[in-house]
Amino acid sequence: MSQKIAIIGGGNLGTAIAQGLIKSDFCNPADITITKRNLSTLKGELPKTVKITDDNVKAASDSDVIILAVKPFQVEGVMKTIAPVLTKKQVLISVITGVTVSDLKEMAQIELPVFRAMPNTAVAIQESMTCISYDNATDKQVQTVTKMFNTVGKVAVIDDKLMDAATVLGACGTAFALRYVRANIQGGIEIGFDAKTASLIAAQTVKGAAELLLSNNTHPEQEIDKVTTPKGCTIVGLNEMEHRGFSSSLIRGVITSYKKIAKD
Ligand SMILES: NC(=O)C1=CN([C@@H]2O[C@H](COP(=O)(O)OP(=O)(O)OC[C@H]3O[C@@H](n4cnc5c(N)ncnc54)[C@H](OP(=O)(O)O)[C@@H]3O)[C@@H](O)[C@H]2O)C=CC1
Ligand SMILES: O=C(O)[C@@H]1CCC=N1
Repeated sequence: MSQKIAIIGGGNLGTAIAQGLIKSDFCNPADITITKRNLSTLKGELPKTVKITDDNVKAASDSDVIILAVKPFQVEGVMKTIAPVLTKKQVLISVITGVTVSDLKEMAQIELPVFRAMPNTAVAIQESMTCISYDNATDKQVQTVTKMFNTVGKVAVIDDKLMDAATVLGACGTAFALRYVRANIQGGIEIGFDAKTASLIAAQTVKGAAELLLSNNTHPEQEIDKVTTPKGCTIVGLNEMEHRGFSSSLIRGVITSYKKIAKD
């Protein structure tokens, strides 16, 4: 019998997870319940059979898997209301930034399997990178949760201590990459393309570059060396970017995001 899944917090990520799980046939739409307080502001296309409710307690008590997808400052209040109905037979998964497995175990008040998963919004099109950590779970439960996120992209199981770093690299990273694409589009328009064509070229070029790394299992510099013709136009552009702090600005952005999580 397929598992019932409650997604507590139907926002950007919560709805993207639901969309990805449905698209990948991991579960039937009718097996998913999404909760939020303001039902009129649900984002994203979802089948009508997905249950939408503001009742976290019922959603949690009726489900086998509970995915927490509220904002960090909201988790304590949510966990206070659903903890009394949690059972050891359920699996608790949190995608919430900065809330550790031990925080979750303390809030749950019972010894149930606790996972953290750090996907990104590409989960909606089954192209997410999801880092997973866990405690108190059987091999079967680890396999189930890993399979769940493998159906919506790639998975890495990591130590919970690395989940803040995973949030930055694997989740904020979607926005970092898109900002690079946008800058390329702006440059593309300046050198003659209309916005639509520039967007297509910039997006597909970045997708292809990433696929080269994933398919060839290579380091970016190995692939860059295949593009930078000596005395060619690529290397002068790359060097100008580096002279203006391209790599340094990206590294500092990663560190800044990481420090923000630690500060909150
Ligand atoms: N967006 C991303 O790419 C990623 C986000 N995350 C993490 O996922 C979590 C959600 O992020 P994101 O989706 O961007 O944020 P959103 O603000 O888009 O989503 C949060 C959702 O939670 C709902 N919510 C808030 N309080 C409650 C409550 N008491 N009961 C039920 N629902 C509630 C809100 O709806 P309403 O106000 O109507 O209740 C809202 O839809 C955050 O912790 C974030 O750090 C992690 C990785 C990637
Ligand atoms: O920006 C945030 O806080 C969340 C975590 C990673 C992506 N969005």
